[in-house]
Amino acid sequence: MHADRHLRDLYTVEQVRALDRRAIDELGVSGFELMNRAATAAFACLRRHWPHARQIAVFCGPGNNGGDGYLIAGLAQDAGLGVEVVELNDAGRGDAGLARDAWQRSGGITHRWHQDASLPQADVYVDALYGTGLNRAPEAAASTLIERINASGIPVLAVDIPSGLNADTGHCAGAAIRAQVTMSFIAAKRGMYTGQAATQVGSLEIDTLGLPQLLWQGVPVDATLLEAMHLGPRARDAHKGDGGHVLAIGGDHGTAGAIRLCGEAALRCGAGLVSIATRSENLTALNSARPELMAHGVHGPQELETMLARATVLAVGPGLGQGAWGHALWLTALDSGMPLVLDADGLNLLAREQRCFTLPAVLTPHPGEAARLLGKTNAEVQADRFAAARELARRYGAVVVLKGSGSLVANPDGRLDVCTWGNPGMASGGMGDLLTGVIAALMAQGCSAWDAARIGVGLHARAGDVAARKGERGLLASDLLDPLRALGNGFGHD
Ligand SMILES: NC(=O)C1=CN([C@@H]2O[C@H](COP(=O)(O)OP(=O)(O)OC[C@H]3O[C@@H](n4cnc5c(N)ncnc54)[C@H](O)[C@@H]3O)[C@@H](O)[C@H]2O)[C@@H](O)CC1
Ligand SMILES: [K+]
Repeated sequence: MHADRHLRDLYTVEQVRALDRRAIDELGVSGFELMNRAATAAFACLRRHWPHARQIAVFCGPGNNGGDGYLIAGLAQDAGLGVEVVELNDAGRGDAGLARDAWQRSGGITHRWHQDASLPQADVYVDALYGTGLNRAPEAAASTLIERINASGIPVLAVDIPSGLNADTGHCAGAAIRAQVTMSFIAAKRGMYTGQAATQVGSLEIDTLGLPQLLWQGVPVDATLLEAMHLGPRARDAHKGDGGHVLAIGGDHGTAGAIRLCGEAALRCGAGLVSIATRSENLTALNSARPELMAHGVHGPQELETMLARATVLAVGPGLGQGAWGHALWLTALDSGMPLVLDADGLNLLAREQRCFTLPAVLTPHPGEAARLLGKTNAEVQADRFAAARELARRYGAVVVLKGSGSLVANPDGRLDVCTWGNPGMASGGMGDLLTGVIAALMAQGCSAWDAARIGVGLHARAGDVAARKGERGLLASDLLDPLRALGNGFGHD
């Protein structure tokens, strides 16, 4: 449901609060009216997804998310459904209190949750425990309730965001609801698109509560969902020089496969020429597997220098190793001042010898590599992927692709795009090597580092989705090569 332009825009909780305030203060729509509209949208969503549901249970927390829940319960009761409310603790004052009072006045059934209670029977559960106000891991009682709901096997509609999922970061600090459907209000919260979100959110719908477009004007946007992109067809009179020349550097002892995948991906994404600088022992295998790759054995910087002189863009790191050979090539590549994509051991070496890039550069770390580059732990990176990606981009002066579910592409100027394509089948060896080659090929064809990283991440993820139609488990990196070629002119939403 991203038909509207502003639904591609992603917001922080603070920004969503600013939108709420604008609706209340400037448009004169009261908080309680917004809550009513939210409940109406959520109940309509429930009916759409579960038209045969006769009995529902609504789990209400202490804040306005719980307030939405009490109103949903009222709407369901009015529609003739059997409804039970399970509340965590008293709703606070304000709109949530009003909503709870209305539910109680209607004579609705309410249970107070305690550890020994059993969950009500229902066709659908509605999760209104915590929304954007979650500010820590759910406490013991809430945590047990969430785990019991998840284990019940009953489908869950999450109100605004699955309880336990942080709307800013996509991180779950403790237990979190796994929803079949999430109905979110007013704006897309950025935490619903990266990290653990994919496991929790299920199918996502957003309702703008009938608020006019002008509401979104003037409230800054934190990030954007990656959109369909088109490279367009090749010029009819193209020659191979137009496609640029990628030089891929890597493939230490035993890792020829990594540099081959990188090189092949660059070829399949339209690089005019692809050279490989690698260990001499890899040449026979590379030449017989893919004769279009121009593989050269290099012992050290001198041989690399001649290759650098002919290249447009460097792809440094797949299978490079961190030994003396890899380090010497890495240093020569970086000192050349050429545009480059840095991955794998290229990044690990950068973590050891920090520097800031002044020429177009793209870094493609997975969370572990990002952690080394930032001097943090993997868990710290995953706890706020947005902050980590932005900090890396700023610190290294490079466009950064933070890989993982919901890959982030961060620009040193603060812009950030989120890729929601891709699938868990892509969590396998060689996928990162491909991405390096894809991005390098796009830069070689004239894209800026920012465009190459965004288009490359999207292209790679879409190719993964096409390849996964035959099954996610057992998906090989090389399965993406044909789809990469097929999608090369443009890709987007199905
Ligand atoms: N006017 C508005 O701003 C609207 C808000 N709406 C709803 O309101 C929600 C936000 O409401 P609130 O800001 O009241 O926040 P929430 O209802 O998300 O939760 C806040 C409450 O939970 C407590 N809390 C937070 N984390 C906790 C934890 N880990 N363990 C135990 N308690 C915890 C807080 O102390 C507070 O009492 C939205 O997600 C949305 O569902 C909708 O009704 C639409 C309009
Ligand atoms: K919720």
